[in-house]
Amino acid sequence: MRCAHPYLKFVENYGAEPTYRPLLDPLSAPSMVFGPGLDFFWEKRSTLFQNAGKTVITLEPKVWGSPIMCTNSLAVVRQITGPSWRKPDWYSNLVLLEIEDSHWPIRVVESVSFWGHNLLSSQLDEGWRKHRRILQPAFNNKLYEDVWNESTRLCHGMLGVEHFPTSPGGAVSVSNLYKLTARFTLCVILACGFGYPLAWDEKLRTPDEDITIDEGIAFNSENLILVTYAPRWLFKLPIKKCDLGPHETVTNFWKTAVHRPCHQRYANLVQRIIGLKETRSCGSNQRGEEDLETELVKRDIFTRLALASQMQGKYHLNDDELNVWVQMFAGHETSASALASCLCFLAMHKGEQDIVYEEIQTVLKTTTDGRFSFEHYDQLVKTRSAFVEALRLVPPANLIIRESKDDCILQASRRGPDGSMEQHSVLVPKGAIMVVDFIGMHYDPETFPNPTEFQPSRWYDASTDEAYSPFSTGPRVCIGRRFALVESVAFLCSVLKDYKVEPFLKAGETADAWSTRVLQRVNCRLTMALANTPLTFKRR
Ligand code: HEM
Repeated sequence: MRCAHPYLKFVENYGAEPTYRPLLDPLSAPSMVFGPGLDFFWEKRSTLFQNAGKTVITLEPKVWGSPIMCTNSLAVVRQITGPSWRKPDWYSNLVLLEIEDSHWPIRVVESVSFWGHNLLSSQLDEGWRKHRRILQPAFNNKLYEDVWNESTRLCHGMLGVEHFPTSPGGAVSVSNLYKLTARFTLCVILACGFGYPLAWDEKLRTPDEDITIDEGIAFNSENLILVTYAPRWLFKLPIKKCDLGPHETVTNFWKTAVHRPCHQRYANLVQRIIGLKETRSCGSNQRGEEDLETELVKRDIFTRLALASQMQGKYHLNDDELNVWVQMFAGHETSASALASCLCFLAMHKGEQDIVYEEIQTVLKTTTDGRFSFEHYDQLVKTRSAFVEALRLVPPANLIIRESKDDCILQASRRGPDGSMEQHSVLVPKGAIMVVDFIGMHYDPETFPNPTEFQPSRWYDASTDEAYSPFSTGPRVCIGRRFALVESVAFLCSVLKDYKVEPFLKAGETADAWSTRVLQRVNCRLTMALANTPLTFKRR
């Protein structure tokens, strides 16, 4: 029975020892509900790989769950993001939001796809190329310029609506900065990705809907893994984490709280944009591939999706593939988390904040009207480096998961008898699950000396985007990485040019105790964020 699992068969065949034996498989439902769940990788960030002295390790749970392999090596990531590996179906299902009667232990049997197929969920050799081909051209300099302009407009709105002081010495304290950064990044993607600009305090909902898009997305992030994986009866037990409110069944909850307002809203938007396009352009609603090649090359993400749904041929998207949720989700929560943690790190490290401020002032002096524009983005190296360093320390996409399609051999490293790292081959059986632990990767002292230190200067000379491992690598590297960098640098400039950021202390708390509190707890769901981001903004 035990030998049915490919990894255990592998252990039997090759005599491999498990590197680590946790009680529960961190990816299993019991671990998600009762802990540590995905926090496991955060809690073990400085020890898991260091103690093992290897870049590929195996976890064999003692009590519950399946054995898994984990890596903290970018070189291994390059090997497993190619065609010989796939996203496991259950992992893709999370991104598809497929739920029906999930059962214990955790596999979706019959399912309904709420979100539809999309770039994130598709397999490299099944539909991915089409999705990427449709979306990639939308990520161009015109989009990034829009992102910059929209970001500065929104920051201006935020500073006014949230009562940031206008007189020197005035201060405002924010108990959870993440709420503001999440609103910011959501509004940027809505405007630049979907052509739907909102004012900072404008709510997106239709008259018959009792939940806003912000609330729908927040619910989605907080509960997605639990709701997808856990059996329904669990939600009837008096467990705080499983208390989703007075909804009869979890599926009903999704239908009423998330599916209807948000998905329906986007469905309406699709219709609207298709309608607009029909009246604006040549009048035919049958599009060809050449439209995607030429006419709309510079249009936004959403228009390209809508266009692809109208046309025939290999780039056609059917209704099930006209997915917009995932763009919203992938496009805002990650950057929001990194921005909030970046400002926390700058509050902890006043010297680094001064360096960023000086750079902002220096670049500002080169402008003719005292205002930043997208053309200044490339000069703001130190500001961007502070953001990337925060991404390293608290990577919002904290893990990705792959399954081997065949038996294969990976090239990895391990500590040799003289203490230095040496190459070795790792045999991987067909069907093995490999978790890429980005947290473990970013706390590896071989790659990042003094890994727990916030040192933006590590990135000053990074000449290519490839250096930014938080966005993954290989063909499935994050399509939105420049989008995220541009909006974040624009946010940091807009805020830090006029405000100092400081710890928002509890009564009697020291700055050191504040730092410990902030770094102690993360929220690990589909993405990871610091759980506490209390900050004070002081007008310069
Ligand atoms: C700091 C912000 C961000 C981080 C850390 C991040 C990280 C990542 C990572 C690690 C992946 C690879 C996932 C996998 O292979 O399973 C990914 C993929 C993706 N990201 Fe991002 N991302 C960020 C921002 C964005 C933004 C702003 C957008 C959209 C505007 C976006 C859209 C996507 C999409 C659609 C994919 C799937 C790409 C593919 O499979 O071809 N991301 N992201």
